[in-house]
Amino acid sequence: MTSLLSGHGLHKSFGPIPALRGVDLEVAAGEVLAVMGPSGSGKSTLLHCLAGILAPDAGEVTFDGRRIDKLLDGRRSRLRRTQFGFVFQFGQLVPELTLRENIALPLLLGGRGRRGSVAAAGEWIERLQLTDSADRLPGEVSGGQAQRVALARALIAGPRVVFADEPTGALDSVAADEVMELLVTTARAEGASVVVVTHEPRVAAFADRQLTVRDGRAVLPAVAP
Ligand SMILES: Nc1ncnc2c1ncn2[C@@H]1O[C@H](COP(=O)(O)OP(=O)(O)OP(=O)(O)O)[C@@H](O)[C@H]1O
Repeated sequence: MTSLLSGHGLHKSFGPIPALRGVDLEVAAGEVLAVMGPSGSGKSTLLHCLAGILAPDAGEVTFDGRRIDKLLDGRRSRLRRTQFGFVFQFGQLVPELTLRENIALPLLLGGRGRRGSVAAAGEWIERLQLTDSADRLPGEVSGGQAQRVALARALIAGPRVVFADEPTGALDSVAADEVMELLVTTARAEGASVVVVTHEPRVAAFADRQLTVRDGRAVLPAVAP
């Protein structure tokens, strides 16, 4: 497997608490990887280290052939903005902006003009069947719709990797299946890899491969034989 993103020997502690104790993993281009494990096992910390949100205490993170764990803050945030997309448990949409504006936001922040950004958002609105709610505020729509907006926002700028941390944690199982199906199909269509953190086997079943983290260590082979 040629990996797009990899972590080797990742360690991370918060004060005396070891969250990661030597995790290795590889993610191929276009692959959907589920990171499973009990609460407190280190899943979110692993995702944050891979995505350049946290710097590991030891170990290396490589993306597209380059080490990214030692980048300075400005370059790391640029990398996150241009190469990665993020979906969190509660959408984290901007409450004062409409769904359409929320989806357009990464393009606007990236310097694209308003008209082009809103037009591109319109395409995602159709694609994710949000047409009737496009001009509503996040507080006026269901959790499933809000997560579809979060997906569109994560994908609109053409990321190479989408990081999703418990993206269905606040949804019932029907809405959760819908969001996972859309996450996997749209990411595949866009050629993006996905790293999805979940403690739900039902959610992990949408992935190509699963990795389990327990007590800060990967307990299943990270690299497929
Ligand atoms: N910012 C922080 N400060 C202090 N301790 C932290 C911090 N973030 C995580 N931890 C600790 O690190 C360990 C791993 O946490 P992490 O959130 O990565 O686990 P998780 O598997 O994602 O858990 P959950 O499924 O409950 O979200 C836990 O003991 C947690 O309390």
